[in-house]
Amino acid sequence: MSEHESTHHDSLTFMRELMDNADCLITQSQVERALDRMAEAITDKLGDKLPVFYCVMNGGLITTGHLLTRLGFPLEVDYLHATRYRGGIRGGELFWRVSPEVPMAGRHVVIVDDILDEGATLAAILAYCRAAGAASISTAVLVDKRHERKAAPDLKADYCGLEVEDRYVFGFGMDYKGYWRNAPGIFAPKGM
Ligand SMILES: O=P(O)(O)OC[C@H]1O[C@H](OP(=O)(O)OP(=O)(O)O)[C@H](O)[C@@H]1O
Ligand code: HPA
Repeated sequence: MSEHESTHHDSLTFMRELMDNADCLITQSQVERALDRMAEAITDKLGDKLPVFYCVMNGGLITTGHLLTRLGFPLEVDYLHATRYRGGIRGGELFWRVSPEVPMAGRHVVIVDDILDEGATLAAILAYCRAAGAASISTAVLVDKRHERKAAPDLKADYCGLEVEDRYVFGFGMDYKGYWRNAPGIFAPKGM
Protein backbone atom coordinates (compact mmCIF):
# COMPACT_ATOMS: atom_id res chain seq x y z
CA MET A 1 0.00 0.00 0.00
CA SER A 2 1.39 3.47 -0.87
CA GLU A 3 1.75 6.09 1.88
CA HIS A 4 -1.20 7.99 0.37
CA GLU A 5 -3.42 4.88 0.34
CA SER A 6 -2.48 4.07 3.91
CA THR A 7 -3.32 7.62 5.11
CA HIS A 8 -6.60 7.48 3.21
CA HIS A 9 -7.47 4.14 4.80
CA ASP A 10 -6.64 5.41 8.31
CA SER A 11 -8.76 8.55 7.86
CA LEU A 12 -11.69 6.55 6.50
CA THR A 13 -11.54 4.12 9.41
CA PHE A 14 -11.20 6.95 11.94
CA MET A 15 -14.12 8.94 10.55
CA ARG A 16 -16.39 5.88 10.30
CA GLU A 17 -15.61 4.90 13.90
CA LEU A 18 -16.13 8.49 15.05
CA MET A 19 -19.66 8.43 13.64
CA ASP A 20 -20.43 4.87 14.79
CA ASN A 21 -19.50 5.77 18.39
CA ALA A 22 -20.82 9.33 18.49
CA ASP A 23 -23.53 10.46 20.89
CA CYS A 24 -26.61 11.78 19.13
CA LEU A 25 -27.52 14.99 20.96
CA ILE A 26 -30.33 16.10 18.64
CA THR A 27 -32.21 13.88 16.21
CA GLN A 28 -33.09 14.78 12.66
CA SER A 29 -36.77 15.16 13.53
CA GLN A 30 -35.92 17.54 16.40
CA VAL A 31 -33.84 19.58 13.94
CA GLU A 32 -36.75 19.62 11.46
CA ARG A 33 -39.17 20.87 14.11
CA ALA A 34 -36.73 23.57 15.21
CA LEU A 35 -36.39 24.73 11.61
CA ASP A 36 -40.19 24.89 11.32
CA ARG A 37 -40.35 27.15 14.38
CA MET A 38 -37.55 29.38 13.11
CA ALA A 39 -39.23 29.70 9.71
CA GLU A 40 -42.54 30.69 11.29
CA ALA A 41 -40.92 33.38 13.44
CA ILE A 42 -38.88 34.74 10.51
CA THR A 43 -41.97 34.82 8.28
CA ASP A 44 -43.91 36.82 10.89
CA LYS A 45 -41.18 39.46 11.11
CA LEU A 46 -39.74 39.64 7.60
CA GLY A 47 -42.36 38.22 5.23
CA ASP A 48 -43.09 41.61 3.63
CA LYS A 49 -39.57 43.10 3.80
CA LEU A 50 -37.90 41.62 0.69
CA PRO A 51 -34.94 40.58 2.87
CA VAL A 52 -31.54 39.30 1.78
CA PHE A 53 -30.33 36.11 3.46
CA TYR A 54 -26.57 35.63 3.75
CA CYS A 55 -25.39 32.09 4.34
CA VAL A 56 -22.19 31.93 6.40
CA MET A 57 -20.17 29.30 4.56
CA ASN A 58 -19.37 26.51 5.04
CA GLY A 59 -21.23 25.53 8.18
CA GLY A 60 -24.36 27.57 7.39
CA LEU A 61 -24.95 25.78 4.09
CA ILE A 62 -27.27 23.01 5.31
CA THR A 63 -29.26 25.16 7.74
CA THR A 64 -29.70 27.84 5.07
CA GLY A 65 -30.95 25.33 2.51
CA HIS A 66 -33.43 23.70 4.88
CA LEU A 67 -34.62 27.03 6.27
CA LEU A 68 -35.14 28.76 2.94
CA THR A 69 -37.39 26.06 1.52
CA ARG A 70 -39.71 26.71 4.49
CA LEU A 71 -40.06 30.42 3.67
CA GLY A 72 -42.97 31.24 1.36
CA PHE A 73 -42.18 34.90 0.63
CA PRO A 74 -39.91 36.74 -1.80
CA LEU A 75 -36.30 36.96 -0.66
CA GLU A 76 -32.77 37.10 -2.07
CA VAL A 77 -29.87 34.83 -1.11
CA ASP A 78 -26.16 35.48 -1.01
CA TYR A 79 -23.27 34.08 1.00
CA LEU A 80 -20.14 35.09 2.79
CA HIS A 81 -17.29 32.98 4.06
CA ALA A 82 -15.70 33.85 7.37
CA THR A 83 -13.93 31.14 9.36
CA ARG A 84 -12.06 30.99 12.64
CA TYR A 85 -11.77 27.22 13.09
CA ARG A 86 -10.31 26.48 9.63
CA GLY A 87 -10.72 22.73 9.86
CA GLY A 88 -9.67 22.48 13.52
CA ILE A 89 -11.72 22.20 16.70
CA ARG A 90 -10.51 25.42 18.37
CA GLY A 91 -11.34 28.94 17.23
CA GLY A 92 -8.66 31.48 16.34
CA GLU A 93 -8.54 34.76 14.43
CA LEU A 94 -11.45 35.34 12.09
CA PHE A 95 -10.39 34.98 8.47
CA TRP A 96 -12.62 36.44 5.72
CA ARG A 97 -12.41 34.17 2.70
CA VAL A 98 -15.25 35.74 0.69
CA SER A 99 -17.15 38.97 1.30
CA PRO A 100 -20.83 39.24 0.33
CA GLU A 101 -21.69 40.40 -3.16
CA VAL A 102 -25.28 41.68 -2.80
CA PRO A 103 -25.00 45.18 -1.25
CA MET A 104 -26.44 45.41 2.27
CA ALA A 105 -27.11 49.18 2.24
CA GLY A 106 -30.76 49.89 3.02
CA ARG A 107 -31.66 46.17 3.01
CA HIS A 108 -33.15 43.92 5.66
CA VAL A 109 -30.31 41.48 6.20
CA VAL A 110 -30.57 38.01 7.71
CA ILE A 111 -27.34 36.17 8.59
CA VAL A 112 -27.76 32.38 8.73
CA ASP A 113 -25.25 30.10 10.41
CA ASP A 114 -25.16 26.64 11.94
CA ILE A 115 -23.82 27.43 15.39
CA LEU A 116 -23.27 30.25 17.82
CA ASP A 117 -20.41 28.98 19.95
CA GLU A 118 -18.15 31.69 21.41
CA GLY A 119 -19.85 34.14 19.09
CA ALA A 120 -16.74 35.88 17.73
CA THR A 121 -17.79 34.98 14.17
CA LEU A 122 -21.28 36.40 14.52
CA ALA A 123 -20.02 39.52 16.33
CA ALA A 124 -17.58 40.29 13.48
CA ILE A 125 -20.24 39.68 10.84
CA LEU A 126 -22.68 41.97 12.69
CA ALA A 127 -20.03 44.72 12.74
CA TYR A 128 -19.55 44.23 8.99
CA CYS A 129 -23.33 44.50 8.34
CA ARG A 130 -23.63 47.67 10.42
CA ALA A 131 -20.71 49.28 8.57
CA ALA A 132 -22.32 48.26 5.27
CA GLY A 133 -25.47 50.23 6.16
CA ALA A 134 -28.08 47.46 6.45
CA ALA A 135 -31.59 48.77 7.27
CA SER A 136 -31.99 45.96 9.79
CA ILE A 137 -29.87 42.97 10.75
CA SER A 138 -31.22 39.66 12.04
CA THR A 139 -29.30 36.54 12.91
CA ALA A 140 -30.51 32.98 12.65
CA VAL A 141 -28.56 29.99 13.96
CA LEU A 142 -29.60 26.39 14.24
CA VAL A 143 -27.87 25.85 17.59
CA ASP A 144 -26.52 27.93 20.44
CA LYS A 145 -23.90 26.23 22.62
CA ARG A 146 -24.54 26.60 26.33
CA HIS A 147 -21.46 27.99 28.18
CA GLU A 148 -20.06 31.17 29.73
CA ARG A 149 -17.39 31.93 27.12
CA LYS A 150 -19.41 34.13 24.76
CA ALA A 151 -17.54 37.01 23.06
CA ALA A 152 -20.09 39.33 24.71
CA PRO A 153 -22.30 38.29 27.65
CA ASP A 154 -25.60 39.16 25.94
CA LEU A 155 -24.72 37.64 22.58
CA LYS A 156 -27.80 35.80 21.26
CA ALA A 157 -29.19 35.11 17.83
CA ASP A 158 -32.58 36.63 17.00
CA TYR A 159 -33.77 33.25 15.76
CA CYS A 160 -32.29 30.18 17.39
CA GLY A 161 -33.46 26.63 16.80
CA LEU A 162 -31.94 24.66 19.67
CA GLU A 163 -29.41 24.71 22.48
CA VAL A 164 -26.62 22.17 22.80
CA GLU A 165 -24.45 21.26 25.72
CA ASP A 166 -20.84 22.41 25.88
CA ARG A 167 -19.24 19.73 23.68
CA TYR A 168 -17.71 19.86 20.23
CA VAL A 169 -20.57 18.95 17.91
CA PHE A 170 -20.90 17.94 14.28
CA GLY A 171 -23.62 17.26 11.73
CA PHE A 172 -26.19 19.35 9.92
CA GLY A 173 -23.47 21.60 8.49
CA MET A 174 -21.00 21.39 11.35
CA ASP A 175 -17.78 19.53 10.69
CA TYR A 176 -15.39 17.39 12.63
CA LYS A 177 -12.00 18.22 11.02
CA GLY A 178 -13.73 18.85 7.71
CA TYR A 179 -15.92 15.72 7.75
CA TRP A 180 -19.46 14.75 8.65
CA ARG A 181 -21.21 18.05 7.82
CA ASN A 182 -23.63 15.67 6.12
CA ALA A 183 -24.61 13.82 9.31
CA PRO A 184 -28.40 14.06 9.59
CA GLY A 185 -28.71 15.33 13.17
CA ILE A 186 -26.35 16.80 15.75
CA PHE A 187 -23.71 14.56 17.27
CA ALA A 188 -20.74 14.76 19.64
CA PRO A 189 -17.68 12.50 19.45
CA LYS A 190 -17.66 9.99 22.28
CA GLY A 191 -15.66 11.22 25.26
CA MET A 192 -15.21 14.79 23.94
O1 LIG B 1 -19.25 31.27 17.62
P1 LIG B 1 -17.85 30.95 17.13
O2 LIG B 1 -17.00 30.36 18.23
O3 LIG B 1 -17.20 32.09 16.45
O4 LIG B 1 -18.01 29.73 16.12
C1 LIG B 1 -19.04 29.64 15.19
C2 LIG B 1 -18.53 29.58 13.78
O5 LIG B 1 -17.59 28.51 13.66
C3 LIG B 1 -17.95 27.69 12.57
O6 LIG B 1 -17.32 28.10 11.41
P2 LIG B 1 -15.80 27.70 11.07
O7 LIG B 1 -14.89 28.80 11.47
O8 LIG B 1 -15.54 26.33 11.65
O9 LIG B 1 -15.81 27.61 9.51
P3 LIG B 1 -16.69 26.61 8.63
O10 LIG B 1 -18.11 27.15 8.68
O11 LIG B 1 -16.10 26.70 7.27
O12 LIG B 1 -16.60 25.24 9.24
C4 LIG B 1 -19.45 27.86 12.47
O13 LIG B 1 -19.92 27.54 11.17
C5 LIG B 1 -19.66 29.30 12.83
O14 LIG B 1 -19.55 30.15 11.69
O1 HPA C 1 -18.88 22.63 18.19
C1 HPA C 1 -18.62 22.99 17.03
N1 HPA C 1 -18.67 22.12 15.99
C2 HPA C 1 -18.41 22.46 14.71
N2 HPA C 1 -18.07 23.68 14.36
C3 HPA C 1 -17.99 24.62 15.34
N3 HPA C 1 -17.67 25.91 15.24
C4 HPA C 1 -17.73 26.40 16.47
N4 HPA C 1 -18.07 25.46 17.37
C5 HPA C 1 -18.25 24.31 16.67
